[in-house]
Amino acid sequence: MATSQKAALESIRYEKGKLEILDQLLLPSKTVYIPITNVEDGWRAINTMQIRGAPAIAILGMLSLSIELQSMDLSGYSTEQLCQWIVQKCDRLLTSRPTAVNLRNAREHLVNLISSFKGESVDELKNIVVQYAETLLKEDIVTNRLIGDHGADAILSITPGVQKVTVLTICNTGSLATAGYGTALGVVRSLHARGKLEMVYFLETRPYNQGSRLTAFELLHDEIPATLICDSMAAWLMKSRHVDAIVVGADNVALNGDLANKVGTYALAVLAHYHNVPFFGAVPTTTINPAISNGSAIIIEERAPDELTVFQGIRTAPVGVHVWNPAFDITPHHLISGIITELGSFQPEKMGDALAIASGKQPL
Ligand SMILES: CSC[C@@H](O)[C@@H](O)C(=O)COP(=O)(O)O
Repeated sequence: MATSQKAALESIRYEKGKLEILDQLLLPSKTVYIPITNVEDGWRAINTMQIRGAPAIAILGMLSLSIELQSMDLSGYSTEQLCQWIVQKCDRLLTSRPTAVNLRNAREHLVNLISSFKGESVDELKNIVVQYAETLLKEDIVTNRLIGDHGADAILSITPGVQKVTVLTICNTGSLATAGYGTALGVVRSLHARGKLEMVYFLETRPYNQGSRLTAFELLHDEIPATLICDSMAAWLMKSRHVDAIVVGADNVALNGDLANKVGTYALAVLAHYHNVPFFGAVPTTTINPAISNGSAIIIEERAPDELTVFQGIRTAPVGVHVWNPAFDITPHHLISGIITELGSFQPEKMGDALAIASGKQPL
């Protein structure tokens, strides 16, 4: 199949003084970019899932802070006051969605940067924030390409002699969930670019349908051989057809490799174990949570019942039905064959090692 020459999908468009996001609530029927002018716009876009995906949430959060700062008159602020304002805005952003750790890690990083600021000018302080947010955006694509290549290597190394592999994924972990290319979907893209992908099956991903709405949109856009199945078909797919590997993204990875991802991921891992299919996580090191030793400490977001009872304005369940809508679940590390990062593939228990190597990188 010919490689697409189309422009890459962009979930976040940024230039100095201007920030827009692709409204993912309207996909796949409408492609509409909406302006983000301040932290409140960013908070709302993340909370309502106009933008989603752990890396994209962090990047948009930081860029919304940066764009607000760029438009502010800072003449009345001392550097201490501006520091306080930045921390307050970061803390506000953290209340938008609770599970993805990338935004929290970005907040920690930024607070460390501004706490060690010794200068006297508020403009210099502002520039630290602007530069940090811009670097996050730029670095994410580089990181994703590395994840894609390491992931393709890992999958091909366990399938010697297989001409083209078939993989399965869940949710949307592609350009729409990141600054571009994607994590688990980056692995798929990398396999495809090497001519090594037979087929990617992807789950519809109820209830928000990130798979059928967003991943389908991306895979069609890039002309990647892909087949949509609904979530309850995964077991039968593994039993009746062949799957070489499963690759998923994550929102929060504990130091022991327990991994929080879109609800349904745990079920996939259990099924993979039963059917002897290798199961990989694909994450930037910014998705590793240095503060928790295992997944039991990860907060699982519960979303509104109408995500289950109403689909695009049409009621699909009776009014009054009781609903439980956890947006994520936790896959225990013993079900995971490897966690692929921009630094390479790690045993799940070695997430601390990945972080130690990452912290030896040049600081942003
Ligand atoms: C590269 S995105 C990784 C995860 O954020 C993704 O798999 C996921 O679960 C997203 O959930 P969402 O609720 O759509 O934000």
